[in-house]
Amino acid sequence: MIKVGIVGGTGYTGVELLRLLAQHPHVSVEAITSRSEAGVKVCDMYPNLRGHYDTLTFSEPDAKQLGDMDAVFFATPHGVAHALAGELLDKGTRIIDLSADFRLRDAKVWSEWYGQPHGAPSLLEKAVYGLPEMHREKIKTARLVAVPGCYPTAVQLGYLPLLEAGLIDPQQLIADCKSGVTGAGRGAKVPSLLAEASESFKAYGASGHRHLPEIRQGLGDMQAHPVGLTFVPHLTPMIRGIHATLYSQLTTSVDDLQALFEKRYASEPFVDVMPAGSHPETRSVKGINTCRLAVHRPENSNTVVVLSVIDNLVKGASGQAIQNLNLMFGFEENMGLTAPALMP
Ligand SMILES: NC(=O)C1=CN([C@@H]2O[C@H](COP(=O)(O)OP(=O)(O)OC[C@H]3O[C@@H](n4cnc5c(N)ncnc54)[C@H](OP(=O)(O)O)[C@@H]3O)[C@@H](O)[C@H]2O)C=CC1
Ligand SMILES: CC(=O)N[C@@H](CCC(=O)OP(=O)(O)O)C(=O)O
Repeated sequence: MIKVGIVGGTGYTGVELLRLLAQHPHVSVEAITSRSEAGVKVCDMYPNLRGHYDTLTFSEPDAKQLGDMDAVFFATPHGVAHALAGELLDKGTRIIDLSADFRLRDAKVWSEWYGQPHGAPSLLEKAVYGLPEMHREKIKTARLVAVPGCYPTAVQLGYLPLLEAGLIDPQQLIADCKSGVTGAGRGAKVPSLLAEASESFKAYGASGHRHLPEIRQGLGDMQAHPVGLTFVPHLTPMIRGIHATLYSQLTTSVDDLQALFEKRYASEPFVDVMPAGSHPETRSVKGINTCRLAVHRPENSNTVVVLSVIDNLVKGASGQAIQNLNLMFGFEENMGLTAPALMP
């Protein structure tokens, strides 16, 4: 049994970590922080967890307590992990950060997009980008993992087979993505109100979103060249889920894209390549750590359209974080992550 802590336990990704870890046979959650709810029992705030964490209580973040853990998840806004990571790593605690604090390799690029100086640039060389489908071996020995963002996960898994095989023009990538409202977190914000977000649909961040440099970095790593990417996120009136429609242009003749995708992901526990002609639905991944993909080539043209769906709170955040923990501690990669999706 390992002891874990969660910093930022009242947010959507924090409570999703608790829900998933309740099924994990080798993890005991021993510390969970919230500054606003310190002293409140977890199951009083989240009755869905009654019977699972009956004595666990939110407490103020305390480096001493967190430093006694084998691993700490950060489910906090950006900047928080910067402040605590060094001290915890020095105590031997492994860190799995769900925020963007350690995702970009270049501290200067990070501060341009996040509008503040990077708080821990000396730790960047230690950080491993936690996309297991690309970096599994490095994750196994990592002490600091940066869990990919939700849009970056859906986009990178969709383009990975095509870019690795060098089949598409890396300068002409278009990612048209939609997210449910939990992607914006639990904090009160006007655009997340029922009357604002329901029965309506809008793009945002079209001229530049924080996930753009992260996605560019990841796609560039797949074929060792910078990519040209247009990324437009949209807010859609659903609670969970991301749907990415990914366009690219073939530069070489290919017989069977379906076979390429099936082969690339044959041994991946959390990527499901659907049968040819499929249109994956976000509800088919609700609550689970799977990314479902379908690949299309409209009218046999040179255009490839990949459809990629994930649950933003699971494969897009907390589930992927646990997948990383499993790899870091030598557990079965799917431990705690095997339940099927909710339907409807
Ligand atoms: N929502 C999603 O779909 C995804 C989110 N992420 C990332 O995961 C992280 C968490 O997201 P989410 O759960 O949505 O966020 P929320 O806004 O829902 O929750 C944030 C949590 O962090 C705590 N917190 C806030 N400020 C601080 C601070 N200065 N020090 C310590 N704790 C703090 C809050 O509790 P309190 O203020 O009481 O301490 C709260 O528990 C973010 O970085 C987000 O970008 C990544 C992928 C997907
Ligand atoms: C709908 C919505 O607002 N989504 C968020 C997704 C960002 C997120 O979840 O944060 P990470 O960078 O840590 O992945 C956004 O666009 O900012």
